[in-house]
Amino acid sequence: MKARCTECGTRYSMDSIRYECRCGGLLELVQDFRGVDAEQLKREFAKRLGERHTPLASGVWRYKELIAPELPLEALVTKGEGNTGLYSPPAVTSYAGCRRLWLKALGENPSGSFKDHGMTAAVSHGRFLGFRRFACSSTGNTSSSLAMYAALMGGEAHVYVPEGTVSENKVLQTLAYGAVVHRFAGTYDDGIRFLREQAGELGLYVGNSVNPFRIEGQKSIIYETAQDLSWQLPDWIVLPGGALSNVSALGKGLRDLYELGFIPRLPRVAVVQAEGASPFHRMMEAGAAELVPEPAPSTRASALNIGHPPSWRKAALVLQETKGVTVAVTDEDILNAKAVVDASGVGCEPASAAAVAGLRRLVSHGIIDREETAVCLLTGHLLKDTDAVGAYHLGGGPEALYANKMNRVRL
Ligand SMILES: Cc1ncc(COP(=O)(O)O)c(C=O)c1O
Ligand SMILES: N[C@@H](CCOP(=O)(O)O)C(=O)O
Repeated sequence: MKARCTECGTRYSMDSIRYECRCGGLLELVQDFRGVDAEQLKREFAKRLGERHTPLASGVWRYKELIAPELPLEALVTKGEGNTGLYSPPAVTSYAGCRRLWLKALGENPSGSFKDHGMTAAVSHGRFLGFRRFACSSTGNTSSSLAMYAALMGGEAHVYVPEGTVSENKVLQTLAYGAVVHRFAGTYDDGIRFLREQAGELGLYVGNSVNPFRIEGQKSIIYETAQDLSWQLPDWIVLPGGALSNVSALGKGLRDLYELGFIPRLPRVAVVQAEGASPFHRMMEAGAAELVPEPAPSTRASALNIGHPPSWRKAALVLQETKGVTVAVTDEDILNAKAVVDASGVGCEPASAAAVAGLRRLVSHGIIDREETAVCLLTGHLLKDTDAVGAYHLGGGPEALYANKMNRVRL
């Protein structure tokens, strides 16, 4: 397996794990699709949809040839991730305001978030290299996912979680899977800096999205969405942005699908940030060449509480290639959109609802036309943050659509 620096182009053989180039740029894996018979692969992907209890039945490993062709099947640490629903509830479509909307419910993954798509790839690769100790910095979902896969292979997880700002549900889930949770004063960004400096010395395999194998696994989100839609993607893909791993993976996956001829054109991509943690949106809006980190990010969508997204350069390239846009939404917008998504029966955590809030704003500002179509990536499950649900429905939340609907009755 080979990797290339996304900034200076230096190539590395990936016989051992490496997260960044000597120049400091992030790496991406180089896939060689020469000799791939795309039509034959498409038939194979369709066939695997009907399989059960084999690694290739996973919504990630179904696409193994495009993700990690060299990894032996026995190395895979998988829990049948992916294979999540794609829904079109009319109430959310009319709230967002575009002609047709699909919600990709990534919260249906085994640990409850989209992270499983990338983490199965990272932990499998770590195991293949002989690692037993895994680590991450996390706002809660990466840690739950890493802890789950590390436990599944009989390894250890060491997770670094900011004190006080992460959903307690996620911390408990991570602990329950047997991880050692290191809490610290600071943000996700401080944890990433610590691991960049110390992971090698401590013999830890890092499962964060600075790891190019994480990104390769996460590409399967767009492969699966495209296959769900018979390889006809809508005009827009709208997703929340924090560390910007998901938009980077989305862009790489779209390039693959286009290069292989699976899709005839690239959809446009919209990245939605929470106003209190929106350094990438501010950079794009200003047309600046460099990202200015936000030293004290703050949003109720705690998964997005990131001030220095490691993948911002990869993300900027994806927006350039897809004629994409960014937008920032308030916490109130996010919680209102979440109430609509929850009441539609699909449900999601606050960070995911940012995608729907962002789509609504982009439609109302005429940036997305009402006649256009979109997929919103709903990245995490409703039960990932029950404090947010309680605050909204039982008082203390913003005044809005479905608030305080609970009755107390005497039977
Ligand atoms: C539920 C959820 N949604 C969205 C995001 C943002 O994704 P990314 O960090 O890949 O931009 C995260 C994590 O950052 C998350 O946990
Ligand atoms: N929301 C994420 C933060 C970003 O993590 P990374 O895995 O992309 O490095 C989390 O759940 O920790």
